Amino acid sequence: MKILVLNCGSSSIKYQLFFMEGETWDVMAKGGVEKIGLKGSFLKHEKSNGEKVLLEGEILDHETGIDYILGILLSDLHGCIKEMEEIDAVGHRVVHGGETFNSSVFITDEVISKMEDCIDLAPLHNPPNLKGIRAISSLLPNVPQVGVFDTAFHQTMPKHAYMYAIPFSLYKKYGVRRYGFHGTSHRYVSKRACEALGVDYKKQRIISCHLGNGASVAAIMNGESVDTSMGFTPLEGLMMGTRCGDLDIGAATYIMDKELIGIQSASILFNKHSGMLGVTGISSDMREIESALEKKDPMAELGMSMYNYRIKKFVGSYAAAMGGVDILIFTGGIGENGDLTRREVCKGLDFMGMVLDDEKNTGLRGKEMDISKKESKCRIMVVPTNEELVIAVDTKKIVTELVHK
Ligand SMILES: Nc1ncnc2c1ncn2[C@@H]1O[C@H](COP(=O)(O)OP(=O)(O)O)[C@@H](O)[C@H]1O
Ligand SMILES: CC(=O)OP(=O)(O)O
Ligand SMILES: [Mg+2]
Repeated sequence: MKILVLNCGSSSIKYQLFFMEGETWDVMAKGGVEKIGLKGSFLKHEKSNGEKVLLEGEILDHETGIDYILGILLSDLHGCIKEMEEIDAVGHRVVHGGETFNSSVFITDEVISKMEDCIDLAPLHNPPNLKGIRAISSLLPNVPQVGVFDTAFHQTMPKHAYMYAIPFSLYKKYGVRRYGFHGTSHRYVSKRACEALGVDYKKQRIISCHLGNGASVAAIMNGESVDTSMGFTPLEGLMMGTRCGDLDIGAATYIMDKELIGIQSASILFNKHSGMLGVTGISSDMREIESALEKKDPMAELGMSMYNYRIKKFVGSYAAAMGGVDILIFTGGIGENGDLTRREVCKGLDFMGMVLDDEKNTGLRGKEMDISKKESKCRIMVVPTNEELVIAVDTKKIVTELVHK
């Protein structure tokens, strides 16, 4: 079965084409379209042999972006399929599923309309996800599509963890509550860590730190998410590349008052101009922060220490929530590559039975490994995430069930 996975962001589309047979899978090609609707848009494509192709073009919208992707997958020179009909199904990342979706679903018109109801809850993420679905419906009308939600894994959180201390009527009226995101990643790395360690997933207390451009921590107990740092929107919790994370609402309204800015501008300020970029004024990209740290840039030092401290606070609070922790996981671009962040988060946590092996940690980039010392009561793992694979597996399962119905 050939399954195309699409992760449509506001200005980008990441994709992977999987060949799946039984329990095995191969990546036939992968890549991304970037800067959609902007000057200098391009497609980066990687073949299964690792060869990379760059295609520049006028990619004005998501439908054109997907056209480019299908075009290169079909091309004589760089492609890996002969005709469009070889694609058996398409799986989409959908960021916000509200309370409606607690697992992946086959996409119908009714499902699309429920997804539309969630647009207000994730205005930066859901509209491009829906654009991807509509583009496929028009380019490949007969191909089944599946939606895999970031929020679904966190639907097991207990009420006391997901409710905000605001009038209950606002939850009833608008669904204002914690939803949590990156669930596909937290689900994948937590299961994978248990497989690698040879322990029962249903009997572990796990803290999973997904540290990418967006970042969140999840507490996973006996195989279920019981708390997570992102909230109603992907803005709450950790300090991120450009998002502020936790912030006193009093500070937000004070800034809006003093700077004379409205809701729209405030949303841009806290989502796009804050976080690491806002504090350091250097970049939202951790690699550039690391270069500045080598030159002892004081703002990079401040940003980095704030970033790491926030994560450590969540690790402590989730250990308390679960009555201990058996596995701590680092994933996402920074979790997988940032040895400094991993070291600083674990520093001083030996009182909780967490002892990092500095030698194993230092220099470890993008590879699965247990980086805790033997005497550590808690295993500390680096697990590269693979959201696209989870989406492909769910898509195959749902489409296969449908065929056999
Ligand atoms: N070798 C590295 N060292 C430190 N940080 C890295 C490295 N490679 C990637 N990153 C960081 O990972 C972050 C992006 O993570 P990623 O999971 O790819 O994000 P997303 O999928 O949310 O776009 C960036 O801040 C980037 O600098
Ligand atoms: C939900 C979210 O924050 O996603 P991303 O990390 O892709 O921005
Ligand atoms: Mg990501």
